[in-house]
Amino acid sequence: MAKKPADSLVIMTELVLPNDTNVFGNLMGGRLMYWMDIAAALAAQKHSNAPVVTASVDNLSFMNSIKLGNAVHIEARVTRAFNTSMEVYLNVWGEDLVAQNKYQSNTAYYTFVALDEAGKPKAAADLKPETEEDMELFNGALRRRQVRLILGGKMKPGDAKELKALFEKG
Ligand SMILES: CC(=O)SCCNC(=O)CCNC(=O)[C@H](O)C(C)(C)COP(=O)(O)OP(=O)(O)OC[C@H]1O[C@@H](n2cnc3c(N)ncnc32)[C@H](O)[C@@H]1OP(=O)(O)O
Repeated sequence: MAKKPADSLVIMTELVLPNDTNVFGNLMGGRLMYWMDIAAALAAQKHSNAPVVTASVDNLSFMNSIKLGNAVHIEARVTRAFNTSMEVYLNVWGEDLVAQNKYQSNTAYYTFVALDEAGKPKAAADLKPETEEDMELFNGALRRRQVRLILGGKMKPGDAKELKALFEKG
């Protein structure tokens, strides 16, 4: 049975403590990526009701550093399921609860593969987009998949029809 993006929604909140920071008192990127991986894996598991592994992470750019003592919020949801793999969209923002200020940290796409009892890739449920934003993420997911499979050496550029069509449109 098809699932909605909202069915896989995960919102994780962490407090940035001294052990999470670099010498400038900002959250370390590696610690943030670890939390993002957990939040995204939970979203993929909610969608597939199966154990999952991280297959790939798209390029990550950190827009604003998150300060010691601030909260970090990570929102994750599945944007599209292919066969055994699922794309998860993450939106990350920081919050200074004293100054009552929220700021964007980064966004990212992670790809997970659902596994069966033998640890082999297993089909995940289809995803049915509901809102306009869901639909936009769903449509873009096919092109993003083609980019990451080409970069990962798993697809020939000539087979990426949707990606090619995007460049031809100009
Ligand atoms: C080193 C680490 O700790 S990495 C972090 C933790 N992650 C892991 O340990 C995962 C290690 N990797 C694996 O187990 C395997 O490579 C898997 C499960 C990701 C893929 O297994 P494969 O034997 O390549 O399986 P297969 O070629 O059938 O692909 C399975 C799915 O993975 C997808 N996939 C494979 N490589 C990639 C990639 N680089 N990016 C995105 N999706 C990928 C395929 O497109 C396919 O999806 P689909 O069924 O929806 O079309």
